[in-house]
Amino acid sequence: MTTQNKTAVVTGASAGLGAAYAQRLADRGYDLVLVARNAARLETLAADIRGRTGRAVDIVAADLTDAAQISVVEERLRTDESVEILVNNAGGGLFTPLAVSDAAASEALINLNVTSLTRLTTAVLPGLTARGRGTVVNVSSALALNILPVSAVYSGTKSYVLTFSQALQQELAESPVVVQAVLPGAVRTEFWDGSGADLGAFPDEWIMSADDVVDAALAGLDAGELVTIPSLPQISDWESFEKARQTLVPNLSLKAPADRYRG
Ligand SMILES: NC(=O)C1=CN([C@@H]2O[C@H](COP(=O)(O)OP(=O)(O)OC[C@H]3O[C@@H](n4cnc5c(N)ncnc54)[C@H](OP(=O)(O)O)[C@@H]3O)[C@@H](O)[C@H]2O)C=CC1
Ligand SMILES: N[C@@H](C=O)C(=O)O
Repeated sequence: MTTQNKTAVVTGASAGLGAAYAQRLADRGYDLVLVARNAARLETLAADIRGRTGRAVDIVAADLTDAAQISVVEERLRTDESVEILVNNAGGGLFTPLAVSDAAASEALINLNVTSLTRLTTAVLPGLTARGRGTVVNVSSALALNILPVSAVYSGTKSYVLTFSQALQQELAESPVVVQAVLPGAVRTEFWDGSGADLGAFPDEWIMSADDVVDAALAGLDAGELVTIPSLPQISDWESFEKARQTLVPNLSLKAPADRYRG
């Protein structure tokens, strides 16, 4: 497909952060491809955005943990030359100690939060790099950094999203294609329903609205941030954390064990 239009593909667009991304990206002039399982909700949102902005909005009803269904989205990402932004937002949460958790539920979470994001990024990247422009936004979580006893699997998936994004940023250092990782704290969405954690138990000051998260994330993107933590007052705190990690690097692989391990 050859077109002058620019398209944003948003996964998990039927609710929460994904629906907010869809609205904001349409406001910025993007046509949309909205992906989630619930076709009726996607169509309602699409009709609202078409009516409000006049943008073209397609929906793809797909379970991203299903091999046949994700392949439809991958094909669109590979072949639609108008795609300029992929927002890998679809994700779920599970907050239970691993010892009492269900292995199949953990596997499903990893499939959604990790495998589908990896597959969709892999599908879109060759086209973006060939066209010499574009953006991949990967929605991670503050829980990639704030690691809790009940978040072994969830924090693991979101740490993956962060480090995957940071590695891609290095891979694309010479390319105009941008990869941003977004690390929201608690957001008032349906994410918490059935997650094992009660959003109602959190102080109100901890909870951001989906609109505020997305506005902050897009402002961070506009400012050239590769990692955006919407609630973090000082970006220098993230930069210090990242610098501390990098100071480890020269000593992470040496021939000799450290002195403290030698008798
Ligand atoms: N809410 C929060 O506090 C935080 C959320 N995040 C992250 O933000 C992202 C969005 O979460 P949020 O908006 O809060 O959650 P919501 O539960 O509100 O929305 C999740 C979206 O993902 C879609 N989705 C879920 N499972 C699948 C699937 N198997 N295949 C395709 N789509 C699916 C849902 O649609 P449908 O059911 O129609 O498929 C829905 O559109 C997630 O990655 C989450 O981890 C990060 C930090 C904090
Ligand atoms: N980021 C949120 C969940 O993913 C949280 O901080 O609670």
